[in-house]
Amino acid sequence: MKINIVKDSKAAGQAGYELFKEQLENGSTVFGLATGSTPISTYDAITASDLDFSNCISINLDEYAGLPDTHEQSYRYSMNQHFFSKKPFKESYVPNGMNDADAEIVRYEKIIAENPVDFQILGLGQNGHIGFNEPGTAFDSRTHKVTLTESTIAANARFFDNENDVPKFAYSMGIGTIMDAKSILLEAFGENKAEAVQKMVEGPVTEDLPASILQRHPNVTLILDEAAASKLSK
Ligand SMILES: N[C@@H]1[C@@H](O)[C@H](O)[C@@H](COP(=O)(O)O)O[C@@H]1O
Repeated sequence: MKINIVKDSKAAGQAGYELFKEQLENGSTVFGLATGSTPISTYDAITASDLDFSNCISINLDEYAGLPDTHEQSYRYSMNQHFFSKKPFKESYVPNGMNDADAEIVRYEKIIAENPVDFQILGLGQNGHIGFNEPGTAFDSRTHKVTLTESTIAANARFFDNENDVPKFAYSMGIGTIMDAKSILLEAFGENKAEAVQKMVEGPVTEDLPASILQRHPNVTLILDEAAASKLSK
């Protein structure tokens, strides 16, 4: 793993942008994208730039089950707002949270099989989840329907009027799906991610900490702020 520790989220955005640019220059055409607050500074830098990715495809990691794309907290809505409405890809795929799970899982895996991800951007859950793959998810999992843990529901409640409004299920690329990406960037900021970062980088590779699998991926870059990196031993 390459580890890049930056001062703040603005510097992280610039560093994330540089990696995206390098990928484009090296011929990458399929970009895996994440939601959550973490990658927004990178998306801001990319969409404000003059980079041309109008012939590229984006594929998002996950979506809440049961939220229509018009719901402000749906990941499709968030991606439209923070990225696609500012600067579009040729095609942008996000799981459809309103579709029946079995059909949606098949549809989404087919999209990924037809468009293998060159560069995947990830955030990190406080419990070490990537996408919506909660602790205990099999490392060889493919796109699946997920039951969200209490801790993830609590962590995401800040975006909803009340905790009961947070969906209980989501559709997410599996860990096996994510690991198929040729290159991966994971960003994590803040003290509340420090423990998950330490375990991801220095702990055992275990399904109890989904992001620890990244130790086995040949091409991973981490962009961390100082708080998120604060529990690393070196
Ligand atoms: N499903 C998303 C993840 O894809 C995201 O990485 C994580 C961290 O979110 P944030 O970046 O807002 O801390 O939370 C959510 O649960």
